[in-house]
Amino acid sequence: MIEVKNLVKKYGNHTAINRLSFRMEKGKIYGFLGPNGAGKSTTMNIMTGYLGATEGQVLINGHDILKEPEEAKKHIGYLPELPPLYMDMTVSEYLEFAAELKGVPKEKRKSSIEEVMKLTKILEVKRRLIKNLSKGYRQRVGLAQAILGFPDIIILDEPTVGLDPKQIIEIRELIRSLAKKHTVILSSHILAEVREVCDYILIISKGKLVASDTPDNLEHRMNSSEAVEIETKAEASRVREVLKDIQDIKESSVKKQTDGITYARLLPRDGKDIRENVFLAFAEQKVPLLTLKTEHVSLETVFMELTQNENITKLQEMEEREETEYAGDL
Ligand SMILES: Nc1ncnc2c1ncn2[C@@H]1O[C@H](COP(=O)(O)OP(=O)(O)OP(=O)(O)O)[C@@H](O)[C@H]1O
Repeated sequence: MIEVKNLVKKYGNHTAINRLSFRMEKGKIYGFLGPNGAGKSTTMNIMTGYLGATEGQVLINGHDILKEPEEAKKHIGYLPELPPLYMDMTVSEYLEFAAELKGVPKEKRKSSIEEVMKLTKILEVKRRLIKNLSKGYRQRVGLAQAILGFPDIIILDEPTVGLDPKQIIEIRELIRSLAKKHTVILSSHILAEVREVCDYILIISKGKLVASDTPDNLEHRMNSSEAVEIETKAEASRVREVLKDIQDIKESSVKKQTDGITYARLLPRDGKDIRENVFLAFAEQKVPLLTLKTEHVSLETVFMELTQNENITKLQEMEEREETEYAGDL
């Protein structure tokens, strides 16, 4: 189990990590998500003992990474964003060296190295010099090094960067298979990857934890204040008239779609379900409702909502203003 308590990291005057706290349980895949510069690599480097924190504590299976680094590091395999590979070694030599450093017992080294090479599909390049390998193969050698000795906790910083789509699928499958026995933590910019692979997501923005939940719950949380979208066979002014009398609509935007068809997006008050009222109001006024659906909030939207900066917000607002004619509060 990993416990991160009140972690702070300052680079000069710049606070890269700002009072970050979380726990990670055994046997799950955790995704670390955040925009560029959010503090993912810094956090991972502190968790693995590569970097000291300004304040706070990291406990790996109860061992403080700063006070008992040897004991704590025994439980961790780490693939940093830039794997520290020795370019003039062959793949076998490098893994041999890594196994020795990690204290894998001598009699088990050969079989352990064979096993990780098989898992990461690098057996065919084992006699090649690392400097002559493609980026994708180098990444897999880094991954082989991280899982060597099969530590309880495997931490992977952007594990699929530089891989081709086929290799990405293979590495994701490997990550999933590792989670049967190990806790896996991975950072990624790729939402689809995190969505697909991880049981739990931690979203960080500007060094702070802004959300931590399962992918489904994150989407569900946003969906609880679901907007309703409708298409009607009426002019915009007529649609606004009908909407005026419907209770629990906090805000609406109405837009002419094509001749005689109007689209509207309705935001309910206090997360209320307004679909029935909307349907009945339009039926009563004999205004045909062509579609009525709740807008599904994707993980992408959740991510943007939680991490967006002012520029993005402004850009979206501008785009919306161009497209939409607001009816304002009803
Ligand atoms: N050695 C350093 N000296 C000064 N500032 C640093 C240093 N390393 C990181 N930073 C700053 O700390 C913040 C967090 O950086 P970090 O690399 O942890 O983010 P990240 O989420 O991993 O980003 P990316 O996805 O781009 O790798 C950034 O603002 C970055 O510029």
